[in-house]
Amino acid sequence: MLTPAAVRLTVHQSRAIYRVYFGFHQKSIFTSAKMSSPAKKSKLTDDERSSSLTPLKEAGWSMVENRDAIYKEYKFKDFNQAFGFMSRVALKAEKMDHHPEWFNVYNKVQVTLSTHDAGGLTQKDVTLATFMEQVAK
Ligand SMILES: C[C@H](O)[C@H](O)[C@H]1CNC2=NC(N)=NC(=O)C2=N1
Repeated sequence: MLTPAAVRLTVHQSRAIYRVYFGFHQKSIFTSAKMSSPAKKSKLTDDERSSSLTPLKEAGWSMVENRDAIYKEYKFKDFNQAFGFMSRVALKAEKMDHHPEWFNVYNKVQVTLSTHDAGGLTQKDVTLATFMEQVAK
């Protein structure tokens, strides 16, 4: 039989375990944004540009004039589809701590991607653009 002290200890322990578990759970939901490796902050090399940007260009992305950035205009059936796309991308952008420059009117979303901290295109832009392509499918 548990003594009152043992009961108190058990309750205390289970609360502590709950707190630890819940804390862990929260972290795993809101994937840490500020854990990017330094490599992701460096601009894409010429080799990376030919391998990573080529498929994106085939999917409708283009280089922005006079700026190291990529651009695409997405067109959806209606505002609901466009805003659904933006919502899903916004969650990803928060997780990545990497945010698009974008403009929406009704069913149209114009997107520009560049890494401000690096002053140009990095792997993060490729990752976000590739995610957008999957979401817009
Ligand atoms: C402080 C914060 O981590 C930075 O400002 C992040 C936020 N989102 C960002 N988004 C983009 N596109 N480029 C960045 O350099 C960038 N930096």
